[in-house]
Amino acid sequence: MQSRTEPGPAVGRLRLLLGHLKPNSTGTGLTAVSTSAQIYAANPPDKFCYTLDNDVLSPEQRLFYEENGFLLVKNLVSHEDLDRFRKEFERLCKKEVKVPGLVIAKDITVVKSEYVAEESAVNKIQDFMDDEELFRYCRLPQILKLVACFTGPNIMAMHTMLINKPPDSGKMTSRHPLHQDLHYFPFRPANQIVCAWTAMEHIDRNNGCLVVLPGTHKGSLKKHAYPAWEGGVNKMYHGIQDYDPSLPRVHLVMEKGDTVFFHPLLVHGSGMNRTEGFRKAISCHYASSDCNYIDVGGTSQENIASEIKQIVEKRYGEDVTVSFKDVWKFRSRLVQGQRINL
Ligand SMILES: CCCCCCCCCCCCCC(=O)SCCNC(=O)CCNC(=O)[C@H](O)C(C)(C)COP(=O)(O)OP(=O)(O)OC[C@H]1O[C@@H](n2cnc3c(N)ncnc32)[C@H](O)[C@@H]1OP(=O)(O)O
Ligand SMILES: Nc1ncnc2c1ncn2[C@@H]1O[C@H](COP(=O)(O)OP(=O)(O)OP(=O)(O)O)[C@@H](O)[C@H]1O
Ligand SMILES: O=C(O)CCC(=O)C(=O)O
Ligand SMILES: [Fe+2]
Ligand SMILES: [Mg+2]
Repeated sequence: MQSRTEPGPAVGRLRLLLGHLKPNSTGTGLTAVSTSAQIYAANPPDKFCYTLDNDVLSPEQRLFYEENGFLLVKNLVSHEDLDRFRKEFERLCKKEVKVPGLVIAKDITVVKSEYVAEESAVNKIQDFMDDEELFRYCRLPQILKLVACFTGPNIMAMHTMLINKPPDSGKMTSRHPLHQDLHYFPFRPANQIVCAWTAMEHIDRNNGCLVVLPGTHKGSLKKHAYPAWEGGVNKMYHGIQDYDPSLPRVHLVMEKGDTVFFHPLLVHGSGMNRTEGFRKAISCHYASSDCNYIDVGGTSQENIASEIKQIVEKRYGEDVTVSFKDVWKFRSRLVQGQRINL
């Protein structure tokens, strides 16, 4: 009987399962090399609680997500689409197009320094739900087909980002501390939320790949705060304060178009960018529209809720009172099925 909480066996299975998978010829996913019966026999699942019953995911993929809290699918987004997203990103940086609601965030080191040329100042673009070109990413049918395995058929795009991790200034501010995305989200249940994150180029440890702690999606939401980094930390880059440093970390090396789907409780972060280039990835957090908003008052999420409230007040004026929930209502957009609660 396998423990559901011990990271050791989960990582062991990760290697085992990766050994069973190879990109398929159509390039749209993973193909099982050994039979699912063999894998089930070796790893009997207690009960599926992180994935839904359908025949989109192979049994291997399903088991992998259940155990590890993420699933990497090779070559899911075409280079053509990614090149178009990159072009649109450049146009936004050059201010050739302006999109209401869209946030162009800069790296903390850049904010504190002299003038820096437009695109190289940009750390990420957030909230591109009203940019029809970038939002095509959130609607890609091959992504939605997989997202529905976690959320079910009624799907909202809740949070959108194009991350342009800059070459590190030497202060290590290009790192993203280990965190759980659920810390930012006032809606539940967590199992009906999933992030899709697509590499827009080759990403490895040199330019700061995603780092995940397999199996941590089975734990609870941890307390987050700013890490005590000497060189400074980007706004809202909260991290888990007391994570167990002995937990095994997996560095996700990805090629252009590879996409990782991950659970909002999965502990993850990304390393510093040691190259001269800007490491690009595009992502969307999806949730079932059946999810419900929760009141985060009195919980560990209070700190991020009040920080976001302050940012909104600063941007729109102090007389504008919006709740944490309203911020999310306003930024989210339906991509499939019916809008129910969110
Ligand atoms: C409607 C909005 C709602 C947002 C909801 C978000 C939900 C998030 C959910 C995430 C879930 C997923 C999980 C995740 O994604 S985790 C990481 C999430 N973090 C972000 O996505 C950060 C996104 N950035 C922004 O929102 C903006 O760029 C901010 C708010 C940072 C600035 O805004 P704006 O660009 O308009 O800037 P401004 O020129 O008017 O300057 C204003 C002040 O801010 C200072 N400053 C600027 N840059 C930085 C920096 N990098 N570090 C520190 N401080 C910074 C600047 O010095 C100035 O301060 P002062 O000189 O006045 O003292
Ligand atoms: N003190 C810390 N507090 C919170 N998160 C941290 C801390 N130190 C590192 N991290 C984060 O932990 C993750 C894993 O770090 P790790 O050192 O394993 O890899 P890396 O920094 O991505 O790669 P490399 O060490 O090859 O540069 C990264 O997301 C990093 O930002
Ligand atoms: O692209 C990255 O570096 C990870 C970003 C991330 O995890 C986040 O913004 O929540
Ligand atoms: Fe994240
Ligand atoms: Mg490191």
